[in-house]
Amino acid sequence: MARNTKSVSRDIMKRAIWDSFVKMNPVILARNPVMFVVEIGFVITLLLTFAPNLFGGHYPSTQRIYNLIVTIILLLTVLFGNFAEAVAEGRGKAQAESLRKTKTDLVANRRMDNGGYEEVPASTLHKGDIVRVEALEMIPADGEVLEGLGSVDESAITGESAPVIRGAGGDFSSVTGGTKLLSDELIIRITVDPGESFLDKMISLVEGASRQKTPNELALSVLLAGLTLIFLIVVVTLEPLAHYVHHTIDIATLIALLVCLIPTTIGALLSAIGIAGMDRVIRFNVIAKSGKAVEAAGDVNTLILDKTGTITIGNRLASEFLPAGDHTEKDLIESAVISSLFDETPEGRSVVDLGKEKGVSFARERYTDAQNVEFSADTRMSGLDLGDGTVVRKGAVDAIKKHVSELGGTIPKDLDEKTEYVAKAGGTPLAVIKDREILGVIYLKDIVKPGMRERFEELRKMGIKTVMCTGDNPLTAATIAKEAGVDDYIAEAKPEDKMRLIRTEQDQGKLVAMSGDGTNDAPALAQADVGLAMNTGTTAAKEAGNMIDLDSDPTKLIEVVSIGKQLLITRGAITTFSIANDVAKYFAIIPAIFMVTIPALKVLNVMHLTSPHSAILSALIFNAIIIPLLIPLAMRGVKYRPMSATNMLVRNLLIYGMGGVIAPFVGIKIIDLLLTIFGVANI
Ligand SMILES: Nc1ncnc2c1ncn2[C@@H]1O[C@H](COP(=O)(O)OP(=O)(O)OP(=O)(O)O)[C@@H](O)[C@H]1O
Ligand SMILES: [K+]
Ligand SMILES: [Mg+2]
Repeated sequence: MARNTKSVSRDIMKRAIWDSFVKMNPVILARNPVMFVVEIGFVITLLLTFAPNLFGGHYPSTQRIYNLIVTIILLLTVLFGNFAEAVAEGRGKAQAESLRKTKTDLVANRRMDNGGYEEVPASTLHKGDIVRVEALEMIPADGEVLEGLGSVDESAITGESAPVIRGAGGDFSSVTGGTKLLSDELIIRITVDPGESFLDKMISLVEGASRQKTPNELALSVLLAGLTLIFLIVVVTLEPLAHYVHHTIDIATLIALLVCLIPTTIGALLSAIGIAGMDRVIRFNVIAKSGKAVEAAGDVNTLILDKTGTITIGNRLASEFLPAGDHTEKDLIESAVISSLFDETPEGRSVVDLGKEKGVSFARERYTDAQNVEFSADTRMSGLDLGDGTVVRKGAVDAIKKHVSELGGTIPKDLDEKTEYVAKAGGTPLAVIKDREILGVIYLKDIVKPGMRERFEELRKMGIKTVMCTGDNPLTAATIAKEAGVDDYIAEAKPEDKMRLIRTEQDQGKLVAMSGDGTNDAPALAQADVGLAMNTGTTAAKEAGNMIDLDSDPTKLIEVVSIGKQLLITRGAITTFSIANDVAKYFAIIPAIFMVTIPALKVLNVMHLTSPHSAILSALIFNAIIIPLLIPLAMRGVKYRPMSATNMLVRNLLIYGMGGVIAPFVGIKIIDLLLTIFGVANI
């Protein structure tokens, strides 16, 4: 997606203004009860502008002008609210359009039954179709690479200009429709049916078509509707009350009063805040599958992070061979290299490379009769079964020890010492065996990413617990955990342990976030409240998670949590401000309305507003313009500093609650002065 970090463009503005009128449609507006009430009020005052005595009474001719002014302000109030939502939607709509353009002219070379290829529109591709993509062609649809290895420019989707390598097998085999193959040739099996592609999903996501109210938004909407109803009753009962003291309040004033009191500010900005939150996540190159996922991120209590590649740089490279027992370095290196000949993981490749540096290398061709045993997170070992029956393995020390004991072999006395040496330095020790003999240890070096300690410190301030989950041994885990400053860790973890950890936390009522890429992460990604899948990961992982990171940076989980928190805080702050505002308005204008008939109320009229009408109009104008004034805040989000939820609540109550009480008094007074200067105050 073209990353548009610039502020809202002129085109988006123009369209948003147009959309503000389109959204006047009562059928659309009815979804927002607060603003719908304002629209109904607008229609009634419009009628009263033409026929001031429509509902009885004998009003002077100036009443028309007053009614007209109220009508105009009510119209603006609704338009401002619509505009807020339209601006928030604008960026997404523009993105959707450019994505759609990418999609329409994709073509594919589809394999026919006879093995030849035919050119077809990409939109006709189905799950299971095989396509061929050559250098500089676009990848027609989402799929998995069956053959070949090439570099792919994914900037159309991720906005990231650096090309990425995609090839058959492993965790880097998935490709996305709409991206461009830069070199070589790929044979791809399509994994989606028309309309279900990543591009399709992204289009509907960014344009908000699939946006539904989140549970929190629904709850808040109900509260706002309830408040609206209460104030409706308050205002309706005010009329007979006024009658009792021989004071008549005209209908336009009652409507204006109602609109001032109901929570129009948050009612107008609520959906814009939600959309802007989603948008902020997208600008971080993370696709959230739902608004609910973003909200959940804001409520997260526990963050589960992998060690390798998330907390550490993850380029685990072999840096030393440490023989154990009476085995020579040469024996160790030979077996280590043989065990890694067909191991395509970075760890495996680095063992072969270090071996070569030390003068030990073997041609793969010599081992065509050997059986490759791939690394798996379950066995935590990898290696070869040679044609002559020799078995070589390398792997996590505890896994190898267990394996050797089962075979009845012995464990060299100095193995633990070598292992400790590596682990205490934060490295990963891999033990190497040939048949039943442990030959020694490979030292895989890895270091903690810079700045991790500070980030965990921030998370702690937010009250979020971080747990590092690693397949590595306890000592390495402890060293890295201490260095990085995570709260807790589990070592020698298998994929199902991660799942168990998530469940335990959830059983205590905690919300859990994690990131993952492999197929064996899929169940945990699905179980977590926030599952951030890496874009380079397997299809299963991407389906299971409720967010996808297009840059495949697992640490981004930390940012996602911050964005979620900011969304919740922004919504809370504007709600507080809105309701505090409404209460303040009540005390600012009620005395002004009654001061003519009940002179005793004059004492309460601390504001010294010019006239009852001026008081009402000032409050109504203030009520309207506060909406556009708060749009930037709603879009940008309340500035957020890591602190505990309680401190945050106190702080926000002070700023937005107190601010919300004071602002109307100041604002209304200023507007009243202006109205007086322009001679409108006494109509
Ligand atoms: N290519 C490999 N061959 C043999 N053993 C390996 C290989 N890669 C890793 N191991 C061993 O298996 C353990 C688990 O590796 P894995 O990459 O699954 O860790 P993990 O569970 O993802 O945790 P983390 O990534 O935080 O280390 C490693 O700690 C290491 O001891
Ligand atoms: K209001
Ligand atoms: Mg790993």
